[in-house]
Amino acid sequence: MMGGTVISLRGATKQFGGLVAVDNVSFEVREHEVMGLIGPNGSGKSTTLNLISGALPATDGDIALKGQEITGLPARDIARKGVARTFQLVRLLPSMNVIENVMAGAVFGHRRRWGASAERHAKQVLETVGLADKAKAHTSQLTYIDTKRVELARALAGEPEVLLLDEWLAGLNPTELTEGIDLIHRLRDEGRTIILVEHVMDAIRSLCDACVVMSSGKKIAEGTTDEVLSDPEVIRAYLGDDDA
Ligand SMILES: Nc1ncnc2c1ncn2[C@@H]1O[C@H](COP(=O)(O)OP(=O)(O)OP(=O)(O)O)[C@@H](O)[C@H]1O
Repeated sequence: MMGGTVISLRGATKQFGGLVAVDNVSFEVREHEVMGLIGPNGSGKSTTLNLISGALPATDGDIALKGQEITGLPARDIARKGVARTFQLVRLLPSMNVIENVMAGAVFGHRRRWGASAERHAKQVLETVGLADKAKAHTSQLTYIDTKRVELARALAGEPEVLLLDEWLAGLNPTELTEGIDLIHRLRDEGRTIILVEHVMDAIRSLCDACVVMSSGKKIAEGTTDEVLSDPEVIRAYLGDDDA
């Protein structure tokens, strides 16, 4: 069951010099919803996530978390308020082992935890992502999918209201992809609110309640996943991308 609005964008815009990477984009994400943010390469999906997480300041427009304006706040304040993310290129703290990386997420996340409480919680989250046996491993010893699991665990450790996943499934082999989709499915079943930037269509079909489609910075479609993926304009945008 969907709840109230958790994230809303109104006219969100980001310019890089003369390029309008995100052009007057508005949409809402409701509690317990998994929203797919999809579109061809360079259409502005990651930039949109960066505006929501505060990694980049918006040029114009408003972004709100549960009705509270977060536009222009520094990323750490937005994280505190309950927005956690993973990055397209995994970013772990190389001097720390697996559980320390995850504890960092608990300490700096939405629900602050310290010391033994952070460690207990980090262990639980490592169970969730299937890494309990690698808690003490150094991050340089991990396989690629395990580094992705650590990053996801770190985001979850802060008990965010909203989880932003930026191509979390990219670069996985077919077996890992199945594992990865199952893992996000479990998060979905827990009722988490997720915005998923993803190119893997099977994942979008099986995970997303709704999708927003971007092309050249603009929102060109939104609706249920089935509606959106059968929309001729959406299909055209993707085919155009393949031709380019
Ligand atoms: N920091 C930046 N400075 C200048 N231009 C940027 C910056 N970040 C992104 N862009 C440009 O903004 C546009 C949108 O990029 P963005 O990464 O948001 O697209 P995307 O839809 O996430 O693409 P992909 O699926 O390839 O990751 C692109 O033209 C990109 O080159």
